[in-house]
Amino acid sequence: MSNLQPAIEIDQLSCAFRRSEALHDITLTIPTGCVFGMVGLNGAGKTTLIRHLIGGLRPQSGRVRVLGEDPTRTPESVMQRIGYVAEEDVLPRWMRVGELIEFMRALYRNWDTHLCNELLQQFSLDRSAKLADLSKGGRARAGLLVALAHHPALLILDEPSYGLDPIARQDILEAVVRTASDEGRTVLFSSHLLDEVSRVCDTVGVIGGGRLLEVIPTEDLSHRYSEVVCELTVEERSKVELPGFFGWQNRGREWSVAVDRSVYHDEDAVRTAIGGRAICEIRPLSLERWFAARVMNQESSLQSRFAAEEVVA
Ligand SMILES: Nc1ncnc2c1ncn2[C@@H]1O[C@H](COP(=O)(O)OP(=O)(O)OP(=O)(O)O)[C@@H](O)[C@H]1O
Repeated sequence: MSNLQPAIEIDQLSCAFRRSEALHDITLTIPTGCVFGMVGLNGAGKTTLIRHLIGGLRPQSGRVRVLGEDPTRTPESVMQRIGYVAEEDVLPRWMRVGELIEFMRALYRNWDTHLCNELLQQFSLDRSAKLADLSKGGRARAGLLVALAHHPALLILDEPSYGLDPIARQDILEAVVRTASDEGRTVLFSSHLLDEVSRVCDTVGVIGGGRLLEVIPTEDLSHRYSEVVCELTVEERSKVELPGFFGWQNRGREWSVAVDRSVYHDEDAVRTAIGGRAICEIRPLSLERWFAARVMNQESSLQSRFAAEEVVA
């Protein structure tokens, strides 16, 4: 597997819309066969990143390779090998499901009629139904069907579950798992829904303010970080601004913080760092808490930077 060319290679990609920076110096490699979850708050830059992967945006600086090719130079060849489900409901509503299928079948060389029929059944879609008359979940399933039926080497799903009921979401997750179980296929899945990401993704990346804050295999999360709960006064808390502690949250005097275990190996090291105060609990860091801690850390470092820039100005 390691000898295979990566599915996605992004090198120092930055992008600004007018003067507002949407992506800042993103470097990311997604190996072939990986199910990669990209998480971030609204406006973090997820869709902008995906638009670079499908050739919708040309890098202003940096470099993007998808399945070994530059998606803006050879868009036809790249798109033949990608299945893409957009964040918005973009299917032409005047078409019937059968017409959409015929249209897509003509576009994709690897279209698999047998798989298409299987998915029609699995998603309870009727060829004669007009897309305009389907529910949001029905249209999402139709979009997923045409993204899957040509056996894409890379499946890209931009917030596919947004606004869908749990059953439609389950269909999407099953499609992700099914695609990933085919040897050599890769999935990039962007979502707000961390429970879904943790269920299907083997690696997760968090993006905040256009920056890639961290990428970690999901199974490493609980070895790499702990959540420490302790009682501190505000003054005591302000003294614990140490590398390896991030994402402080409090309820009264009880504080919770994410701690990097590669910096603080054991409970004694943590206790010393918090000034010898008693620790109420140490538990594995959940994906939700890691995400919140990373994003909070990013926001507080941005605030300090802006404050420093204001002082200089
Ligand atoms: N075409 C555009 N013109 C101007 N600004 C844009 C454009 N597209 C995106 N942006 C800005 O770039 C930033 C990143 O947006 P993006 O849509 O990539 O975020 P996102 O993480 O996908 O958010 P969401 O989860 O809400 O979809 C935002 O500040 C957004 O307003």
